[in-house]
Amino acid sequence: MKSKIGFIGCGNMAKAIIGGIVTSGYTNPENVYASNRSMEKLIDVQQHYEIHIAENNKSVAQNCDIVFLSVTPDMYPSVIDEIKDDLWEDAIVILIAAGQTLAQNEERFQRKIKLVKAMPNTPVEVGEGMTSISLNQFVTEEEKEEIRGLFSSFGRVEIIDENTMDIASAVGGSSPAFGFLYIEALADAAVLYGMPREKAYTIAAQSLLGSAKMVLETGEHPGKLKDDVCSPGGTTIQSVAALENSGFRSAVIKAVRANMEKLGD
Ligand SMILES: NC(=O)C1=CN([C@@H]2O[C@H](COP(=O)(O)OP(=O)(O)OC[C@H]3O[C@@H](n4cnc5c(N)ncnc54)[C@H](OP(=O)(O)O)[C@@H]3O)[C@@H](O)[C@H]2O)C=CC1
Ligand SMILES: O=C(O)[C@@H]1CCC=N1
Repeated sequence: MKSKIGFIGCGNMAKAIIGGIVTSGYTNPENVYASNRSMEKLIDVQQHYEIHIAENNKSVAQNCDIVFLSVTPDMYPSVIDEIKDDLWEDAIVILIAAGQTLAQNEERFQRKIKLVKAMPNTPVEVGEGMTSISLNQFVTEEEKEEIRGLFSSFGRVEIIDENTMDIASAVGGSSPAFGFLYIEALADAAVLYGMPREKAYTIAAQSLLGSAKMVLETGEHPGKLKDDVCSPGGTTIQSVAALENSGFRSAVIKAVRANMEKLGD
């Protein structure tokens, strides 16, 4: 059983995962180490979750048997070069950067390294995350279950074919931003009609949360669930017609296409 969990790069996504594993009780904060280019974010995370601030990136590699590379994709080559000789023989490295592949990074380590490609999202911080994972051939069955357990402690996990990882990044990793935009837009409309903004956020967010839960728990087609809200001659179908007229569905597909194009750069 691997026990020390490290984060190299402690920005938004690392903070969310640290929040997820500590709040869920998956691990004690004393088993979590993080390093970052600047100190400010480390101090903030330590104040929130009482984890260890590591002296530098090498120190995370030396102390941990699960190491998250939570820097931006462009930093992967230099960070891997910096830590590759410090990692434990049996360490598992988790690549969370969008667009980074297992094969590309196996090459950078220049040895048989256990790698997991993971695409989480920020809702892991509140126990409602979605993480898609693929593992390389050096990760054992037992370790695979351990990694699944780690990500399950703060949300749902899907093991997917690595060749669908980019679309999982768009639809799972980026999509919370689309959801927040939608909630903000609904709240703007509510404010336009005189509702206090805070009340509008609650009503809009809980309605979206409930809708998502219905899709996951009833197994019904989303189109059927939408139809059930549209009373004949009622108000909802007027809104649905207006959304379709504004190209809502097509706007979402375009957003995902833009994401995929960026990943293909
Ligand atoms: N945000 C999200 O929702 C998701 C992000 N990801 C992935 O997570 C990764 C991080 O993204 P995100 O958290 O949004 O980005 P952030 O910019 O918030 O975090 C990246 C962190 O890495 C630090 N950093 C940069 N270079 C180094 C280095 N050489 N050594 C140590 N630390 C360094 C930065 O420090 P400083 O700012 O102090 O310079 C920063 O705090 C990306 O690869 C992204 O693709 C994946 C899924 C979802
Ligand atoms: O914006 C990004 O590049 C990352 C990947 C998925 C979510 N955030």
